[in-house]
Amino acid sequence: MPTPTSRGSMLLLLPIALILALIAALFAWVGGWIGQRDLTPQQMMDLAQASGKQQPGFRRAHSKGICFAGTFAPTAEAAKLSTARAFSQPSIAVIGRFSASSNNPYAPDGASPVRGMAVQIKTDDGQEWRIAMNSFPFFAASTPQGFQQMNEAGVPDPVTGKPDPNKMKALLVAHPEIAAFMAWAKTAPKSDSLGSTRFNGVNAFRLTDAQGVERMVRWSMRPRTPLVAMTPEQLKMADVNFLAADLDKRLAAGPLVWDMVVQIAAPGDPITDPSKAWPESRQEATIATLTVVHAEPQANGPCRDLNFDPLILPTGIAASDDPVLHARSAAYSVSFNRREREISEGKTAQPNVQNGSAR
Ligand code: HEM
Repeated sequence: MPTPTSRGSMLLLLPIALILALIAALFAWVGGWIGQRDLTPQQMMDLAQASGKQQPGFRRAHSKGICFAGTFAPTAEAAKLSTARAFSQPSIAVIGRFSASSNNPYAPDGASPVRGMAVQIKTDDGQEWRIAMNSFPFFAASTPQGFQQMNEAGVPDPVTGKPDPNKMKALLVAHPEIAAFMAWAKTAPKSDSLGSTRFNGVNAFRLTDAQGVERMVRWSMRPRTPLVAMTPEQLKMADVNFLAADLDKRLAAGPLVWDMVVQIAAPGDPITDPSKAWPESRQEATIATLTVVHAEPQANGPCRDLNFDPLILPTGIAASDDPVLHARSAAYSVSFNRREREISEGKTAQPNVQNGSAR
């Protein structure tokens, strides 16, 4: 049994033990062993750069791209859903960008099932709306942290040269939604043209109409050109830049058109989780047509020095609380600043040397 004197010394030691425990916890936290720290956009972009494929002066994701020009024309349905000027101005000249999702600007077009479309819509009242959509029907992860962990798990192990299977297993336990995305990526049909590709917004936005009624929506660009899927053999044989060549050929024959459709959320639909598609039975409205008439290399094109930040929105369209949407905006800004600095310092292969591939 402790004597009164030993009890006294134990009491004296207690604050010291507490301080030591606090210091140990601080080290564990700094080392990332305990607690969930905020993920910064800089950390996300550092990881993208560490992949070994990144080239100075190019976007940290969707590095390979083609600028385009065309018009955005709203339907009568659009003005019923939102007061945004883009939904009432009869026709708006727009610029945009098609891209491949990799951060390798020289990636072969057949390599990834994920393609992007971005559009900048500037209306006659001086407002602006920037949109960036992808060909996947839902996002890989429900949170930015999950997306970062997925990218970390994909980094090749220096010893084997391949991603560590144990890391991948742990990732799928922590983020089961990623398995659904992987299954989609394996089986998704790869169309033979950007013109026949459907692009989906996946993040939710709030539209406000003239009466102040709010609706949560997700938008997509649905091509009028029918999809023709390529076989794995055709993809293997295809030229590195077959999509750019196909686009030039199609545009020489006439414009390419997409219908912009919004899906309207029903109560209970996951508004803040882009990894969960809404049921196809949800009410939809066709709100605009996008007509693409011209394409040009990004190297000197007007889309190169643009940041298609999905949070640049006009009155009448607002962001949802989806954390992925907000993380995107922050990450695009860091990517934009880094690439513009590299271009200004002359560190980039753009705009003079393109090796014929980084359109
Ligand atoms: C946390 C999740 C995401 C991160 C960290 C991320 C990161 C990035 C970055 C760094 C860029 C390059 C920005 C620039 O330098 O201008 C980019 C481009 C792009 N992203 Fe994301 N992204 C995310 C999610 C998404 C989602 C959900 C979509 C589609 C629905 C998407 C579609 C695009 C498209 C289309 C581009 C190319 C835009 C352009 O042509 O400039 N991204 N992304």
